[in-house]
Amino acid sequence: MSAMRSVEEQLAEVLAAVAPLPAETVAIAEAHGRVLHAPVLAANDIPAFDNSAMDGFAVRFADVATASQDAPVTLAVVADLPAGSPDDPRLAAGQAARIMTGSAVPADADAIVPFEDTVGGLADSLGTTTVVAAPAAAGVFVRRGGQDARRGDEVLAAGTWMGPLQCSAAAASGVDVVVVSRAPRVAIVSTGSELVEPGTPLRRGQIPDSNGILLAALATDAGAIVVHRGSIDDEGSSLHALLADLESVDAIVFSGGVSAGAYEVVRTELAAAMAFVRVAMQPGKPQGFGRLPDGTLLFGLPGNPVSSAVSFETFVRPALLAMQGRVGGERARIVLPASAAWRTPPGRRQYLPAAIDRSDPARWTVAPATAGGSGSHMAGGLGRAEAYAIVPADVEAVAVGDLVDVMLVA
Ligand SMILES: Nc1nc2c(c(=O)[nH]1)N[C@H]1C(S)=C(S)[C@@H](COP(=O)(O)OP(=O)(O)OC[C@H]3O[C@@H](n4cnc5c(N)ncnc54)[C@H](O)[C@@H]3O)O[C@H]1N2
Ligand code: MOO
Repeated sequence: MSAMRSVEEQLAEVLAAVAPLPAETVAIAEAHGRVLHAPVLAANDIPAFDNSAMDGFAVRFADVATASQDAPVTLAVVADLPAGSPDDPRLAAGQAARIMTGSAVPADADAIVPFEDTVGGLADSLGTTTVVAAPAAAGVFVRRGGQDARRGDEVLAAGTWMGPLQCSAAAASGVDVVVVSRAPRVAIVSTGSELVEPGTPLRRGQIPDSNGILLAALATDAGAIVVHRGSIDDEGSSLHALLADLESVDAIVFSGGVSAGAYEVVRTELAAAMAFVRVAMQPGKPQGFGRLPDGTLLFGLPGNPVSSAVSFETFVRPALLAMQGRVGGERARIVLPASAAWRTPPGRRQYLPAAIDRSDPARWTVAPATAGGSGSHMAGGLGRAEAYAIVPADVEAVAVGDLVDVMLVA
């Protein structure tokens, strides 16, 4: 039997086959979850203009530089500036404008006095206001236009994933559309004559198709559009009928039918397009990967539920991110002490579904998500996992207190 491939070798083969997807323009309100194909350049300054950081009075600093409880300074309030006001009232010496947070600061003012530093509140302040504490310096509580970004500055780089914070930054910079990579179109195909839709009463031998749900959700989280999800039996005719039906997909993710059994439909029917190899990982040893003549990527993931989940993380997710040109999308990794002991398979890197105990914020610990074993069939225990503990191939056991690499996936 041929030697096992390393995870890195298999991933390199997958990534070498990935072609970047073309760009498309979407409205900023539709950009959440997409990856920027082109940088976002600010269409306006942020802040857009000099504006007040406080509710209070726009003043000429020189007028109030010596104000104190013992030497209060009374100013004439000659204008009122609610947020959104386009006014720029002239202020002569001894004059102030009442101003609200976010309102444009008059050109003649160079400091803001919060109303707490005046006698009385805002309500009765439209005639005069008496300042009882001097601003620390000229410019205080004035938020300068362009302080955060200038029109034309790069606010977000190409390759950025548009999370809520990134979408808001683009919106604040005044753009209405962004150029993103087209979302990968993915088909999720479970194989196995034992599979039924979740919730269907099971006769002996049948199980719910949980991988379809799993892989569709993982693909969606990776930015893909799932254009098809379904299961097929182990007949080659079913697989070919499905392939003929699928239109313009970028990747097909099969689960099951890739190992050594007598009914391995993916392996037998797609032998010309895919290579089936053994990878030195547990779970996830049998892997199939290839391309259709039109470039569609074909992933053949092992059918055991934990094997499918780990294989997606290891090979499919990186490919979907690379198609979108995403920069820095790798899962976060941390090192944590183990709070339980477990055994690991010799000669294969282990990816163990794991739970993290966060009860002591200064000392998180990690343990297997499934008590009583790390079997790749533990589809229920997977629900308690929020991470994978990754143990090198040359380690045979993890002891309590050992430091373990942990990949966060939740
Ligand atoms: N003689 C050998 N047998 C097996 C080997 C081997 O090297 N020699 N490898 C084992 C390993 S490791 C794995 S992993 C599995 C991979 O098998 P397949 O990818 O061919 O998957 P199936 O045989 O179709 O199914 C395996 C297992 O997973 C369940 N399954 C399949 N699809 C789904 C689904 N959509 N939802 C939930 N569960 C699913 C299926 O019922 C089986 O229990 O092969 C080992 N065997
Ligand atoms: O590799 Mo299988 O994926 O060990 O369960």
